[in-house]
Amino acid sequence: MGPGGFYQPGFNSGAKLNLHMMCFGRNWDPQTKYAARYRCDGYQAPPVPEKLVSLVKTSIKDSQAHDDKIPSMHPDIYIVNFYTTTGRLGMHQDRNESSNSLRKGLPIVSISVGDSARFSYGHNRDVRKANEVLLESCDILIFEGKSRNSYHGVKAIIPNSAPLPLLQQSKLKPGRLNLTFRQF
Ligand SMILES: O=C(O)CCC(=O)C(=O)O
Ligand SMILES: [Fe+2]
Repeated sequence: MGPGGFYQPGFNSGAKLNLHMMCFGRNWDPQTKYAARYRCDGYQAPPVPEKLVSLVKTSIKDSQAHDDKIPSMHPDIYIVNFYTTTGRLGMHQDRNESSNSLRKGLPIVSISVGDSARFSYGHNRDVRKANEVLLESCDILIFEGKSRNSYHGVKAIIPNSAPLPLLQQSKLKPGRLNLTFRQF
């Protein structure tokens, strides 16, 4: 939580999101979307690490082996969310990327690390009508084509569900990291 690191983003109403976030490549924030070059605390987003760009491109290639309609993309935005065991994220669409990226349905690649999450997704904001899938550590989820516009959110984090070797080999605090890669 040092300078330029994770912070708790907020809405115009003053309410805060129930997670901490940091961005690489380009800053995104619920209030300024992608318009502000600098964060509210004055920091710019560091570049997207090259190793992660390769990882994302490989995961898209792997998925294209199963479905050749999945478009390729170059991740120039990388958003990291950290949820404590009481963290959550309301139902929303990811629609702030460029109209070109949205029109082409360029994939968003989402990687989960740490505790598992009850992830909801559906055709509208109503979480009661949503489907649910458990996202476990190392799961990779790709939103593309029609699913690129789906409503989704994190209903709950399952405490103490992270793999033990991960906790032993990292300084990960109880909770979940979610990494999303997008092309603006
Ligand atoms: O944490 C997740 O799995 C979802 C994150 C998300 O929807 C977002 O960052 O836009
Ligand atoms: Fe999202």
